[in-house]
Amino acid sequence: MAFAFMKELLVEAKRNRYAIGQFNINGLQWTKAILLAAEEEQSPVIAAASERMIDYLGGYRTVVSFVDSLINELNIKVPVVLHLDHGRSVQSCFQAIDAGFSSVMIDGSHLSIEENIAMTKEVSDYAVKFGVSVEAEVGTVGGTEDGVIGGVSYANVDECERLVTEANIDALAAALGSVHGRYHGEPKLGFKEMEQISKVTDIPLVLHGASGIPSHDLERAIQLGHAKVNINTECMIAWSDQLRKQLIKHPDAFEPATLLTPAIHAVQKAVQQKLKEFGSTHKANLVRPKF
Ligand SMILES: O=C(O)C[C@@H](O)[C@H](O)C(=O)COP(=O)(O)O
Ligand SMILES: [Zn+2]
Repeated sequence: MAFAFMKELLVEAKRNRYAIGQFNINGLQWTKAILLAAEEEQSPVIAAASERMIDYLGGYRTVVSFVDSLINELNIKVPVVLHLDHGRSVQSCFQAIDAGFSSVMIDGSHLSIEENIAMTKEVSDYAVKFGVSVEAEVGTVGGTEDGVIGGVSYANVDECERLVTEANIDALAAALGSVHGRYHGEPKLGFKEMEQISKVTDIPLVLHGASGIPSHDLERAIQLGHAKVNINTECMIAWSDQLRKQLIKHPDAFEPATLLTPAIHAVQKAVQQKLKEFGSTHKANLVRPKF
């Protein structure tokens, strides 16, 4: 398997004040767009499959094999992490690790901090045996998580510190005002809390719900310790806008490649734009660890 370790990439990114982009996989062609974008920008990248999408994508092993095959067939040389996003249970994280993912997120943010720590620790105790990185979450990112509409609730600093020290994680997703999906109004990130959590925990932070956050806020979040930034909605909007245009332009077309190729190119363009914003272009050579 040719996947990179997430932990080392994030540590290096944090040290040099840039972030690694996580882009969600919404199919094989979509993955190709993410990989080609990263190679074009000479940037490390995190390709992520959300647990809610695993069945749609054909299962854990299918995801591992098509991402791995694309890396080889397309001759992708930049570091690529294959990450399970928003893993809902210990069992699903184990399944992803067993299938060959190089990184997992266990999302116990809806549980009490004791339950969240216990569940996360079970995953990190297992993951460490395989060199797999672990991300965990405290607080609630607003918007739609797993189809459930939720409000923003800021992460508690003491809980963040406990999760990091007691569950031995590699990256922390601390809810700090970002929202999954489209923003209604201006995003209001808690920069004061961000600074405090970053200082206390001293590990790379992860920004979920980063679509729609203005560049200057993203830049500030990266300077304050975010080394992983998650984007899905912006790519999905780029894809669907382009697909709609194509359907209108070619009302009689029915071949998938004709209808979908421009939309996939739009995803690649969106990913490249984000990699530039995150400052990770031309950083592929800094760390090249392989899983
Ligand atoms: O949509 C998913 O299943 C994945 C997202 O939750 C991802 O983890 C993320 O945070 C991206 O947020 P978005 O850019 O607001 O879609
Ligand atoms: Zn998320």
